[in-house]
Amino acid sequence: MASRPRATRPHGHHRDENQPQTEATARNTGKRISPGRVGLNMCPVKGLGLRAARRPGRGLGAASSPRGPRPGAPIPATCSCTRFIYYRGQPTRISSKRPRRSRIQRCHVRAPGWAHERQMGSSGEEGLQAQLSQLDQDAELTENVDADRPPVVLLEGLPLEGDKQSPSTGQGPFFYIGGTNGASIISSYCESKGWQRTQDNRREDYKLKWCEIKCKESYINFREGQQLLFQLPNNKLLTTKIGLLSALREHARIVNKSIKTPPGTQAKILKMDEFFPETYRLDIREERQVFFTLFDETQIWICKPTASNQGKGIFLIRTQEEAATLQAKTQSIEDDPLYRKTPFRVPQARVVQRYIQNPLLLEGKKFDVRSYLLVACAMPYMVFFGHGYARLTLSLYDPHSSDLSGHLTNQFMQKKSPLYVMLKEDTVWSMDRLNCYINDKFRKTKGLPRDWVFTTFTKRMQQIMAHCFLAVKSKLECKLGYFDLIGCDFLIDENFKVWLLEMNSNPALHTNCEVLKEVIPGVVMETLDLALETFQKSLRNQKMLPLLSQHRFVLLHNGEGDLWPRLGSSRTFPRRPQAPRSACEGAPSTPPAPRAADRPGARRPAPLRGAPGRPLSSPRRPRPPGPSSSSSPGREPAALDAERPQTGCRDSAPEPSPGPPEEEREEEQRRSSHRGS
Ligand SMILES: Nc1ncnc2c1ncn2[C@@H]1O[C@H](COP(=O)(O)OP(=O)(O)OP(=O)(O)O)[C@@H](O)[C@H]1O
Ligand SMILES: [Mg+2]
Ligand SMILES: [Mg+2]
Repeated sequence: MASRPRATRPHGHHRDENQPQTEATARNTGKRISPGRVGLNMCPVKGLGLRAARRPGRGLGAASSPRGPRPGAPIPATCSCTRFIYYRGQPTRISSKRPRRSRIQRCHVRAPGWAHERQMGSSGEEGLQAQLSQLDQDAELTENVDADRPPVVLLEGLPLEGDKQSPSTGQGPFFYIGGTNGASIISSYCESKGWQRTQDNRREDYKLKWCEIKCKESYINFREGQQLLFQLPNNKLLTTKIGLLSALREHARIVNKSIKTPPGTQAKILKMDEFFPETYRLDIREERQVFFTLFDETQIWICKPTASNQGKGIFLIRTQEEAATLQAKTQSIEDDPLYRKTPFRVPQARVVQRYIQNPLLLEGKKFDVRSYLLVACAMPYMVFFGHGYARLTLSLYDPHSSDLSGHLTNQFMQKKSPLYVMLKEDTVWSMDRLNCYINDKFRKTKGLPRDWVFTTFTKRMQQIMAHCFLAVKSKLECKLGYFDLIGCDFLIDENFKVWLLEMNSNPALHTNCEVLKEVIPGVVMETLDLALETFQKSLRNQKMLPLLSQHRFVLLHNGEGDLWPRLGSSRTFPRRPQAPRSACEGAPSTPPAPRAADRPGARRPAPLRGAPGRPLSSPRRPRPPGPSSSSSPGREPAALDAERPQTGCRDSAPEPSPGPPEEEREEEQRRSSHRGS
């Protein structure tokens, strides 16, 4: 439920957008820093395995036997917290090649039957990458499903845990792809594992289903612990404009209520108005009145439908006249008896958002940055950040222009231009190119740290994503086998302040530009790798870390510590019994200072140390409920997430759902279904 608008604004935004971003910056080492070198990472806290009691009831097969890690295997941290780590070391660029594996892989517990453990990072995969880059870009391939092909007897082809090959055909495992977004990459990935594509959406014995559009049946028939299903069923909490706005407001409300910052100290919690442009819902009468009252012609606003994408339905509001027209239209929709009788026909709810008029420009053009929030596993949550790319407009930015294509950086908007075919390579920049450009043009004049993109900016995006995830964490429907890749759009203003514009379900996975060919296949394959590896580990009650398949993604949240025995329902995230918060959970923590010793790159295995008095090889045991469960002596307050105070709310009394209101009906979801934005 959205907080009621006050006489002022629903959330106190800084009007002054000219504040330079005052993020902590990495030390200027003179070295190039790469994607993933700055990370929110897991805290090195005593492992607290809890999964034994919360396994799904079906398909557990081998998982039901109590298995501990191999003696001598490292015990990773398992508290559900995050922290900022500054990495230094060799760059790990986004490229089509996987970095070489580190030695840690060799001592990792292997689970037989899991293709990715052998194949990830292998030359086979590099071959696949090369093959993918040959694939036609936007046009997704029709699948090479060869029904008569004998089952491939490879390690890669072995069924997932608890799965049997189809008794009727002796084939499988099967995967289903709904829609075309990224289909060729997903399909190649699965086929490289010996899986077979099915075109039958109703088939229930699939192993992996990746659909653009969420369909109820998929979730009703989903076999938890046996299947992988792309998209969290209620990801709209993050991926609609109203959903995200409501979630952030609600989170802010709860945090404000529960966190008492001692006078004189600075709260470490992100404030919504520091990263999210001031926004109002037009579907709530009081709220739109606030907006229309405060509107004046000194500021531009952008009006967006809640659940659309690709810039559809977006327009700018600059004049009193335009505001009045919008006001009248919104009111008439509400008053229209036709809509009262047929509410499903009501046009999509909208928001108005303060338009960032002073964006940072690249060669005079506006741009935004697409990054990824990966929920590789929902039980426990394993959430990652991934770099994407920058999207530029074709034309030079002119704040006064009425041509939307200079204001909206979406590829979809740019594609409308006849110049697009010729200039499309200019509309997508790699993060490396962005970093070089900013180093060259702004480092000195703006006093930025070297590699601002891979240090301050990356850290800020991670912080914001972690914040958003925590805002909805307790409300997301999670089952073992759900996974999701969410596209997050960030805008940088000329003061290097970072704004989150929105989050997208089903992000575009097209590869119609060279940079996209470099970035997208890697993102999709690592998404699948991580989903498979975390799924398997969860099923087998193994520690999550180290993750063999983690290369470019950076761990934002490790939910192993969140899990408390799944007694009964598997529909929602299990909540721990209400218990006094431990000292380490009770207060916001300071992000730790940069640690030079931290390894570079996304892959960062947990420290090889056990909790005091606990051998490294000891199997993980469920913790007993009660206060002590969250205050084990081995925990390190310093390792807590800066966003952690939310945990105080997680277990608290019922919270109003931040989800979109009833206005956001399934109908809207369907209307807004898309090929990825
Ligand atoms: N508050 C804002 N200030 C300045 N520019 C904005 C703002 N909000 C959106 N934009 C511009 O408009 C574009 C489209 O907005 P947004 O991403 O919110 O809509 P969308 O229809 O969901 O697009 P998509 O899902 O394809 O990214 C953004 O990529 C950005 O260039
Ligand atoms: Mg969008
Ligand atoms: Mg967008």
